[in-house]
Amino acid sequence: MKIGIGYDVHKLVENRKLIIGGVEIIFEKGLEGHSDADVLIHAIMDSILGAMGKGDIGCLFPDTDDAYKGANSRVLLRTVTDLMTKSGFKIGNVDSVIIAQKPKMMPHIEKMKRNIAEDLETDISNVNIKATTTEHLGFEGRGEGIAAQSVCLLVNKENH
Ligand SMILES: Nc1ccn([C@@H]2O[C@H](COP(=O)(O)O)[C@@H](O)[C@H]2O)c(=O)n1
Ligand SMILES: C[C@@]1(CO)OP(=O)(O)OP(=O)(O)OC[C@H]1O
Repeated sequence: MKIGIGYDVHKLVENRKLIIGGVEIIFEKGLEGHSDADVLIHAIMDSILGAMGKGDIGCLFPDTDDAYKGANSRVLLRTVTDLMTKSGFKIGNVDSVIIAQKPKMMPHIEKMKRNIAEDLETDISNVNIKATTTEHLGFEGRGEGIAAQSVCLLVNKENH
């Protein structure tokens, strides 16, 4: 078994789509980034790479590489899943939290879980996503950005 953590932050700006967990959320601002800036999927990928001892998404998908400009983070997640599978692991479980003052994530959480479970090739019961405000404190509370954290447990594929 291996455990990993991931953390990511993206800035909220005008004229960008807000995509979190592969769901487009209608909101006045979106997250800035080289890819689609899906902060939740980025944190989850980092937790999986961390568990495998394989660095982070900046190493795997450099933001200096035009191949990833505007990239759909779900496609990147599937690449991380392939790497995990080839390394002999499968998901035990993933737990994560989105830290955002606005907008409300709860209406979108089930769809996010479905997307992520599908990309991780695991049952939806192995994926948990939570959301919290920071009671208006800090950059998330001021609406300047959104953060996400993830922990994951990887288990050896032959174990049931
Ligand atoms: N962006 C968010 C933040 C929170 N939620 C949900 O609201 C509940 C209360 O949040 P607090 O920060 O006041 O504890 C929380 O448990 C989430 O279910 C949300 O949907 N979107
Ligand atoms: C995903 C990558 C690559 O497009 O770009 P961003 O969308 O800027 O995201 P970040 O969280 O900074 O992580 C790594 C990057 O290399």
